[in-house]
Amino acid sequence: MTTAVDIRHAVKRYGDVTALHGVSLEIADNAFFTLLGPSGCGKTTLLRLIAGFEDLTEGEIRLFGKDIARLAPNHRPVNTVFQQYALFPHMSVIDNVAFGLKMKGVPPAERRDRAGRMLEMVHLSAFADRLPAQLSGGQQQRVALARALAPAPRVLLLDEPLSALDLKLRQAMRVELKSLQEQTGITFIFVTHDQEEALTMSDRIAVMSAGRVQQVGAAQDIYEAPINRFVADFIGETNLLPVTVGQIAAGRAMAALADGHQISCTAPEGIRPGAHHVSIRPERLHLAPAEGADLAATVERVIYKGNDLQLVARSASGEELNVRLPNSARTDIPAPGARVGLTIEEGAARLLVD
Ligand SMILES: Nc1ncnc2c1ncn2[C@@H]1O[C@H](COP(=O)(O)OP(=O)(O)OP(=O)(O)O)[C@@H](O)[C@H]1O
Repeated sequence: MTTAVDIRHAVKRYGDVTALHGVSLEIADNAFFTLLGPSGCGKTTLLRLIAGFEDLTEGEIRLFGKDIARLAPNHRPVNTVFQQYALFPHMSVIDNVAFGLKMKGVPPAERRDRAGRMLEMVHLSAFADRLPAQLSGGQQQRVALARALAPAPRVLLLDEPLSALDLKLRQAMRVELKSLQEQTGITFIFVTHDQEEALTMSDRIAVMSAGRVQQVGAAQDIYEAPINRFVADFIGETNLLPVTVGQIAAGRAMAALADGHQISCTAPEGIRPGAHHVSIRPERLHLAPAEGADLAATVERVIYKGNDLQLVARSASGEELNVRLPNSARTDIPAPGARVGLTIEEGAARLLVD
């Protein structure tokens, strides 16, 4: 497997502000890789360092094995798509797409040919002669993509490119982006704070917080096996409950909830007995007769969400518990005030380090 981008202990300081505290990441060639994290965690800074718009304070970035510190942005085999598409307003769509090729000195006939093929790829051939203002937001973003792909960069950096679009369009564009990456074989590095976007498109995701990488893995790894409390809370929805852990053996532990119930949990390496949090996803809690259930709670409200329902309950010790129920169960839902039992699916309770 070839490594496209190798980031080694990247530190970036802006005066007193440290935006990145020693980030190391290996991004494989031909992958859809996502940098995911809340606002201010350093995602854009990392992208700008790869593009060459900023200089590293410490560390090293290699592109296909070559240190790029001394390489000007226009000499890196990299292109960027921004949130604001920044198309040239007085140029036709096809001229916008061909622009990067012109800068590279590609002859006119080949330029038009390649730009035409790029427009075909983003399904906009019929719009080649329009001006950007005559296109919808989604179409403009597809032109920006075609323009960034036309010079055949080896790495495409995408900085929240879908955030200006409405929800339906964003969902459609996710599928299109993923398919564009697969068709071209170009390494995509995609920045977003939207976890659903990251989960649907990425081969691998780096979850970032406060200038550090918290976890790197496939969507399923970070959703099913979050490494710490931040990742469990940031990715999807979860119940985070305080527990006291006693014995730990062979990756499993018994933990006492505040109401005295004992539950069996998976335990990450290195965790010690004491006070911790356990994460249980709402879809892995199930209603059960109160007798013999893992948890006891009182129903507070049921929220109808279309394809499923969210049941909000409270444990005897005051913890809120969220349970996801399939829409098909809607005729059978206990009413607010009802006492219910909840069982935890095997392996669904995960102890977390802070
Ligand atoms: N030019 C700058 N000067 C000073 N501080 C900066 C500069 N650029 C970024 N920062 C700071 O570095 C940190 C990381 O910023 P960055 O833009 O990389 O975050 P982000 O995760 O991309 O956030 P967002 O999703 O809001 O764009 C923030 O605390 C930010 O205020």
